Amino acid sequence: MIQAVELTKQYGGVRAVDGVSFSARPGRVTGFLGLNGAGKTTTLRMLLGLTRPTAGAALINNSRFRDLVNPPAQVGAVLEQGLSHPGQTGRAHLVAQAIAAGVRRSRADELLDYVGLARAADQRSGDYSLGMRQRLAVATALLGDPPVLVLDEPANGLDPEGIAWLRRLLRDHARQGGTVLISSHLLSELAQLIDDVVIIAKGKIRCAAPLASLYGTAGHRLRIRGRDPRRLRQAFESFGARVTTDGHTLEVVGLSPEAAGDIAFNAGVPLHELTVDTPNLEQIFLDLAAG
Ligand SMILES: Nc1ncnc2c1ncn2[C@@H]1O[C@H](COP(=O)(O)OP(=O)(O)OP(=O)(O)O)[C@@H](O)[C@H]1O
Repeated sequence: MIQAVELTKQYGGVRAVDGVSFSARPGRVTGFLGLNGAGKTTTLRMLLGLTRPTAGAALINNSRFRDLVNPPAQVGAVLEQGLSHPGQTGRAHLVAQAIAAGVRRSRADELLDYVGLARAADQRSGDYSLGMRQRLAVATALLGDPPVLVLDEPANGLDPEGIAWLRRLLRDHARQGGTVLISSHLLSELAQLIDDVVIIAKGKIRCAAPLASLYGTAGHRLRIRGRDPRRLRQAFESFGARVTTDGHTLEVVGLSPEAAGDIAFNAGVPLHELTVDTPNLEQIFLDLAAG
C-alpha cells in the first residue's frame, strides 16, 4: 500500500509538488501520469526517502520510508537513472546488491533468469542495451521480494517485446497481491496495464480514479450519416444532443446509439451509418494533464 498525504516539495521559488494526496492499493497496478516537469519523479523520490518533503507525508505500508523495517523486503524501485556500475557485470552488481540488502546470494541468479538476463549475466552492465539495463534494474528492485514496487518511466528504452514482458511481470505481481505504482508521460503506454490512474499536472493531482471511469468522463460520441442531414440535426438537437457536422456526417454527443436510431426513425430519415466512437484515451489524458 502506498499513500501520499498532502505531499509538498518546494525548490526555491518552484513548488514542484503541491499538496498531493493519492493512494496505490494492493492487488492493483496504478499509473502515475503527467507531462514532463509535472512532478512525478519528485513525488516518487519522496515516497522512496530520497527527497525530503517540505510538508505532508509519503507512506509505504503505513510507514515513512526512513521508519521501514528492512526496506528491501517492503519496497523495490526502478528509477530513471541507472544504479549499476558500468564496469561491473550484471551478476556482480546483483550479488553486491543482494549482500547489501541482506538477501541470499543465490537470489541473484534466480532473478537474472527471471528477467531474461541469464545469458548476459557475465557481461559488463556498461555494455548492456538500455532495455537490458532496465531489466537489471527490475531484478534489483525484486531482490528482497517486496510487495510494493515503484517504477519511474520503466518503459523508456524497452522494445515492444520488453514492454510486453514488463507488463506481464507487473500484472503477475499485482495478481499475487502486490502494489505497483508506475509513472509515465504517455497514457497509451500504460492503458493495457493499469487498473487505476493518478494524473498530476503542475504539481497538483487532477484525477485519481479507476482507469475505466476515465473513459466515462468523455461520454461517447456517435458518427451518423443519413439521407437528410439537416432534418436529422434538428431532430437530435430537439432532444438536447450536441451536434457538429461538415454538412454530411453528424458528430453527436449526448445520445445513446439506441436513442439516436429511434429519433431518426421517428423523424422519417433513413440512416446510412451509425457508429460509436470510442473516446481517445490519450486526448482525455492530455486535457487533464494540461490542467
Ligand atoms: N532538485 C531540484 N531542484 C530544483 N527544481 C527541481 C529539482 N527537481 C525537480 N525540480 C523541478 O520540479 C518540477 C517537477 O520536476 P519532476 O522531475 O518531478 O517532474 P516529472 O513529472 O518527473 O518530469 P519528467 O517526466 O520530465 O521527469 C520541475 O519544474 C523541475 O524543474
